[in-house]
Amino acid sequence: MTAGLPPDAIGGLHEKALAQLDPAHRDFFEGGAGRETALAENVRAFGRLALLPRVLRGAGPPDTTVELPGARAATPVLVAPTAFHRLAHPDGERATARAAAAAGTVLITAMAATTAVRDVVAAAREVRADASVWFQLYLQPRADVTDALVRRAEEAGCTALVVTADSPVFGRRARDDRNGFHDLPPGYAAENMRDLPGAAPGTTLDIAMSPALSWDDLRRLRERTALPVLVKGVLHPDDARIAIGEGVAGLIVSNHGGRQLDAAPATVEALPRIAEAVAGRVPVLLDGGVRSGADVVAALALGATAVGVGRPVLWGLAAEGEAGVARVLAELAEQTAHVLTLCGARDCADLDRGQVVVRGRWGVADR
Ligand SMILES: Cc1cc2nc3c(=O)[nH]c(=O)nc-3n(C[C@H](O)[C@H](O)[C@H](O)COP(=O)(O)O)c2cc1C
Ligand SMILES: O=C(O)C(=O)c1ccccc1
Repeated sequence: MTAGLPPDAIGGLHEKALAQLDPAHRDFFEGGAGRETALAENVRAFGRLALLPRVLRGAGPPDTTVELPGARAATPVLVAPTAFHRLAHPDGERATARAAAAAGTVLITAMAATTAVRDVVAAAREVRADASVWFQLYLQPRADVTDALVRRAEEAGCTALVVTADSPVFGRRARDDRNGFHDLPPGYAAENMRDLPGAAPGTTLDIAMSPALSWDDLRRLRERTALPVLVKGVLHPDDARIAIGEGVAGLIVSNHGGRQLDAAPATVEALPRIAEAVAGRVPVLLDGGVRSGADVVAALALGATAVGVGRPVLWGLAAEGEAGVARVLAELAEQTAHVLTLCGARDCADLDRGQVVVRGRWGVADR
């Protein structure tokens, strides 16, 4: 932090969260895979970008709403799926859901949530009757388990499914290994995993990851649900093309917040090529390293329809519960509207790739 300047709202909540969290839980939330290169690069890559504003466009105040599969959001900043919210705050996912609903944005609730999806959706709908919650899913090697989870998400009222595809195995996370943190402590459970086929009544099944999963499994899922299906964790343009051929409703460019393949690139660096391959056929979302309105606008200009934030939401939750998440989301939404205005944009789509330049590399030498 720069000496003499007060911390910004998100930075202040980050510091407060770090001071309050149990050290092993803090490391679980903060950490990444391997040498944490992808984790750091997600943030650094945004820092290397600058925005070229357009002037005198008569744009007026920007309309920040975005249309998404199964949702309309008041801001292009969504809540990315993260596990175990009750380790951050006793109110857990209910608090996150209420804050996301109040902000008019989409919560992608995790399969590894510590609150059952029906309770998460109910909490969001208490605040806003038309709140949108999407369900993040790891396709399970047992198809009957996947089917039961999908039925739960549908019955709860989720309006889309997000299949996380970047986890054929769990990433290697040195901090968790050092802390021996590999399971939820007693008293907490992955509530969505309770009473599934193959589990004894009342017990929870472990979330399985499998390198044997293929596009065939995704096709099978699509045949069994009417919900739109987005694929999360796409970084290769060829996978974006295949996904579209499979009929997905959207893509999320993500490296899992640097928690899976540490050699993965920063997500904002992967975005332009994905956007080019997709060519507007489905919405492209991005998560990883988004920490400011300028980051959001850079991603929108490079072809994203919206972005997700993971850790900043956990900082707000750990520091101040529902009010903290609300502060993080309000701050990012306000900053985004402000930067859009400064850039002369009418709305989130009124930006183009030429408005993003790489610091130190743009200018005379490029001509
Ligand atoms: C503590 C933590 C838990 C996460 N759990 C999940 C998960 O269960 N499913 C999933 O698809 N992604 C998970 N993610 C990845 C996020 O959805 C998202 O890709 C990432 O956090 C975005 O990066 P950011 O934290 O820099 O915003 C998790 C991330 C964190 C930090
Ligand atoms: O930690 C994660 O990134 C994650 O995706 C996860 C998945 C299953 C259980 C716990 C965490």
